Amino acid sequence: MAQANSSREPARITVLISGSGSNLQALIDACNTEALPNAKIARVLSDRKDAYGLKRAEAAHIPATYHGILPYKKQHPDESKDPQWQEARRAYDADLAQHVLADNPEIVVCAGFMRILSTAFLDPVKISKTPIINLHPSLHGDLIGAGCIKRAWDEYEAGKRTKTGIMIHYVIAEVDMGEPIVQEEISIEGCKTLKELEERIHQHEHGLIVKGTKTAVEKLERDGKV
Ligand SMILES: Nc1nc2c(c(=O)[nH]1)N[C@@H](CN(C=O)c1ccc(C(=O)N[C@@H](CCC(=O)O)C(=O)O)cc1)CN2
Ligand SMILES: NCC(=O)N[C@@H]1O[C@H](COP(=O)([O-])[O-])[C@@H](O)[C@H]1O
Repeated sequence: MAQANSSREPARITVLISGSGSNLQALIDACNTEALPNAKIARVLSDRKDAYGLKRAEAAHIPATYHGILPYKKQHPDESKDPQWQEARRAYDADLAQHVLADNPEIVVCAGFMRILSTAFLDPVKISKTPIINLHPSLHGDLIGAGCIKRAWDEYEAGKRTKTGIMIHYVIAEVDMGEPIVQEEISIEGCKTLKELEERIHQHEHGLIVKGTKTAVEKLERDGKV
């Protein structure tokens, strides 16, 4: 186990969110404890103005930024029939990358960030050699994309599975297919409702996101990048 390098400056973490931010809160609470030593959250960015995670950041005196997609869709009205809004998405992502890189973080953590990141974001961040990691409520290669907890529940109810899982993985262009950092299998058995499965998964996620972030920071230390 790599010893935390307490002589170094705290590793700066930028967190992307879209919702409640309970996983962000787990990271906030873990910073500068044995769970996540010598780390600080430089900024929280959300694509949704009403994300409660922005209030969690403000309460922790962490810079919080809302970066919404609507102005970019208004600049590309011709794409309104394209559900992917590709040009609007790319313009949004290019600006998101600039917002992130302005803080010069050592790592970016997607903690319930519900937008697919295009290469307009991934490429500039990769050039800056800043890893991006993501929390995903499925084991690697099992369920992909949004709504995985519901899909696991539906398959459980159909008798097609008894387990699911969660993982922290590196983010690449292919959604949810980046190299896993840490994973945890979770039994669905005993859950009577989807809500009970969601609650079980959330409880496990809060520990895994801290463990996965610490592991990724330790790799940066070993590679001499922090
Ligand atoms: N290029 C990548 N981008 C993102 C990844 C990734 O691995 N590669 N992980 C996601 C997080 N995520 C699953 O873990 C995920 C989030 C959202 C979606 C999605 O389909 N989003 C839709 C919009 C949905 C909505 O607005 O409710 C979209 O972007 O069109 C898929 C996977 C973070 N990004
Ligand atoms: N595909 C990505 C995805 O589904 N992410 C999920 O968003 C939630 C965020 O919760 P939070 O806002 O309370 O941290 C988490 O359950 C996470 O697994």
